Amino acid sequence: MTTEDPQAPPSDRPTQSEAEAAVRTLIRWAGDDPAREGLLDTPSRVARSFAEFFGGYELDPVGVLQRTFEEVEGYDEMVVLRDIRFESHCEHHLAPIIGKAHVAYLPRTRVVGISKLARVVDLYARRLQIQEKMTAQIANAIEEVLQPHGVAVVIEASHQCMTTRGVHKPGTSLVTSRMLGAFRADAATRREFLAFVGVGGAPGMTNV
Ligand SMILES: Nc1nc2c(ncn2[C@@H]2O[C@H](COP(=O)(O)OP(=O)(O)OP(=O)(O)O)[C@@H](O)[C@H]2O)c(=O)[nH]1
Ligand SMILES: [Zn+2]
Repeated sequence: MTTEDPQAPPSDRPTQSEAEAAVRTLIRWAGDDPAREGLLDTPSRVARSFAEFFGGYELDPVGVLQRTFEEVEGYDEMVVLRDIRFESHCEHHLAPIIGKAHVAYLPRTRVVGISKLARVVDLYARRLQIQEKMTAQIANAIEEVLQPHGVAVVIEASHQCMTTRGVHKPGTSLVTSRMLGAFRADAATRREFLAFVGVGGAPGMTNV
């Protein structure tokens, strides 16, 4: 991942006008007329929205995380950023996934600017995702760049493909976690983190 991001956008990316034509096709598929006044600008709006929703392919997690600080007076306790709200889209239905991530690490010699932890969450959220993969990607990126004693990521999210269509179960949320290093090896460290973020090993939590 450090040298080559497997999710980098393909070189044969369609043009904006090709994307707009695809949206007109979908509007016709939905049963409406893309030539009517209210829908005339919709294809370009949707293309712009896609650029916003999926801007994470352009961003490099290594670049985001590499600004670190070493003058921390030997601080080596857990650093936890909790309740990082994110919006993503599921790769099966392109439906929104809305939730929050909790990210922690145990620094070795250096700490990272805390906004960068939120930026890494956004970077992966702004791609087509399944929650398990996004959870693992965030943890793996932090581990690889910062090389801390441990990394923990918990994500709780609601999937609109499950709440507004298909099985229609509003109020459900999926909880996933990835624990690396000390968080995986040491139950007390893991418990301390889960207590900080208020997730007490909820039933149905998926470890990835
Ligand atoms: N594990 C996992 N599954 C997800 C995620 N997002 C969506 N899904 C599920 O992906 C599955 C896709 O199943 P399919 O049977 O291929 O699709 P479908 O016919 O639209 O299924 P339904 O949603 O049950 O109507 C569904 O069960 C979704 O609930 C995710 O982040 N993680
Ligand atoms: Zn889905």
